[in-house]
Amino acid sequence: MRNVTLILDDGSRFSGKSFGYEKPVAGEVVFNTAMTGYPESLTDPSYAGQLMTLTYPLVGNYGVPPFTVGPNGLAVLMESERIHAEAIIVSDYSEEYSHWNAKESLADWLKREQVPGITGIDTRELTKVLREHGVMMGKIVFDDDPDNQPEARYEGINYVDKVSCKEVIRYNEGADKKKVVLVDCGVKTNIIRCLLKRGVEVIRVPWNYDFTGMEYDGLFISNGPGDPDTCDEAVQNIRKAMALSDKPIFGICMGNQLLSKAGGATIYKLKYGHRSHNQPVRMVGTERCFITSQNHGYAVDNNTLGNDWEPLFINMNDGSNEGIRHKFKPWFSAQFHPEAASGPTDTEFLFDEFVKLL
Ligand SMILES: NC(=O)CC[C@H](N)C(=O)O
Repeated sequence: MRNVTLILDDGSRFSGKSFGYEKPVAGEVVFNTAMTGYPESLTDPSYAGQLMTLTYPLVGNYGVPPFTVGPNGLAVLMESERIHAEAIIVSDYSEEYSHWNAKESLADWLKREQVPGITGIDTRELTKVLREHGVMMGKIVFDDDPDNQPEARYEGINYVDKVSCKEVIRYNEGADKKKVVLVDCGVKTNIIRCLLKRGVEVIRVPWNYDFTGMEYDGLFISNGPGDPDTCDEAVQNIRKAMALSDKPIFGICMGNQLLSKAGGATIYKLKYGHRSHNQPVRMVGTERCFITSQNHGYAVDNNTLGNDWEPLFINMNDGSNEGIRHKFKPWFSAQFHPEAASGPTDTEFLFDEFVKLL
């Protein structure tokens, strides 16, 4: 195993060994405290441009499931067609794996997809550094080679454009079906599965596609990577749709941020984001708390929501916004992931609420 060094922007260095593809990379270093779900997280397009640190120490022990495609041409077990994270950083990579549904090892998968993996890093110490300082850019360097050190930028890059579909794709077409336009900012497959399971037709459109002239019953805005301030074209289309009709709107994660922006709110960057399977959120106006799966680095500023909007969920750890709703119209969104995959499914009822409104 080759020696690798993770060098953070503040100069901190962490030494480990390579177990994935051998290629120097750079990106925003983020941490996820979930205990399981590396196949889903790695294929979540929202991780584009990021080096994913896992705090749970043992990784790889259940291998990787096969990549199979279902009846709608959608990945059955993964969240997209490929790995989107730039690299994975773990404490103790397990060479042996065992699971009834495992097809290959995490190392083989990473090598095939040309994504670096490093092991032997004290990921809890690394996480403490990130929590103190805030997320930082970092690079993974092989054999400490000073001539082969990539530079990276994350802020201001439109990653959504890199991962969104390039043309309109229709799923479950039918004249008698309710039609949902899905603005694809880097949609996780389980969001599409959750919609299809409820019998609707899904019309997946590129992130900046002007869908407002299409025939549809409801609008869905997906999750996606990077800075929501780079997605102004999507915000303009959502605004146009809101001005044209009162059709239901539901957004998830980036979708919450873009809907909020369309409603006039502003977004800020969290110090180190929320990435885990146990983020508690309270539904505003109730004492109901839900445990949610999350992956985001930006948040909606509650104080900038216009008069017609109100927070729908609030994070119980730090008080940040976890969703919004319009006071009079059927428009709402969640900053967390009701589709889970992976993570708790407590809030999947939000899909039922949306489909009921159509
Ligand atoms: N999962 C997402 O949609 C993330 C949204 C946005 N890229 C953020 O980091 O906050």
